[in-house]
Amino acid sequence: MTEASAPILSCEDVSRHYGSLRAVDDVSMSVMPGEVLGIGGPNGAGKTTFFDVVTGITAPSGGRIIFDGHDVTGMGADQICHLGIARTFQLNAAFDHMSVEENIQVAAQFGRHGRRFPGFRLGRATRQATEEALEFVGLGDKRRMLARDLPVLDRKLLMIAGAMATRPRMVFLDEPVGGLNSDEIDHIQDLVRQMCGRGITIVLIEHVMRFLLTLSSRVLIMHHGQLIFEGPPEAVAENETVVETYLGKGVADRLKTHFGEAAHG
Ligand SMILES: Nc1ncnc2c1ncn2[C@@H]1O[C@H](COP(=O)(O)OP(=O)(O)OP(=O)(O)O)[C@@H](O)[C@H]1O
Repeated sequence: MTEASAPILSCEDVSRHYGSLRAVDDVSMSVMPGEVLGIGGPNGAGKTTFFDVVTGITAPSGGRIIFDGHDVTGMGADQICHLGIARTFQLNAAFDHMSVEENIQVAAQFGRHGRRFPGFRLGRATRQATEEALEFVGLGDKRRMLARDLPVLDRKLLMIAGAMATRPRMVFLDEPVGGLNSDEIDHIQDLVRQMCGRGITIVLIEHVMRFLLTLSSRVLIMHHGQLIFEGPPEAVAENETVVETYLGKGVADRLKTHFGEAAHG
């Protein structure tokens, strides 16, 4: 019998309070290497705050976060990135006045194993990581465009390229397909699959349920800072609490039909 591998990420009783608001309220969860873990839940449920705490954007009010054997609780985003966690943001996060290529170079230069202080020259490793990330997302032809001039899909791709340029072991994607049309959603879905194929563990937040449930091997639903559901994607629409607090009956019925059709070929 083979031994089950250890989680790549474990969160124990993690919380983040803003005054009396428990934005994240004692969340315990773990992620296994190679998983795609999807997180859903109503607006204001605490999903992004949870990402912020794990990726070092904001410090937790309590709890412990272990990544790959390192206690990363309260570490800064730069240190956490150096250990191998990268992320994208719900709203576009880029240096708007810099080109696509320069944005990715920054990620490659300061990301995993990257330097902490600016240098005068970009090393070979930085240039190579930049080229690979540009090619991965298909933004090579737009490398000289300023980030601020990119349309919405390309801005999402730029954030993914930046994350990939840090050579991550784990990537957190915050609403990677929000605002995209159906073909664009398929494109991002394909990229996430390719990231998995490269051995990267994924945690993603998304309101677009088709995307979330198709990609995820396991789903968590948050509400009022707490986990109200954990299970396989096909069980989400069957859960009464999730249907009542988040999906509504119409969406749940459509999802059940979708999974029913998928199961029957
Ligand atoms: N910096 C902050 N200061 C005060 N309150 C905050 C701050 N950041 C988030 N909150 C509050 O914490 C709660 C959780 O917000 P969060 O953005 O994590 O929710 P979410 O589940 O990601 O929502 P959405 O799906 O709309 O993105 C909300 O009530 C929000 O107003």
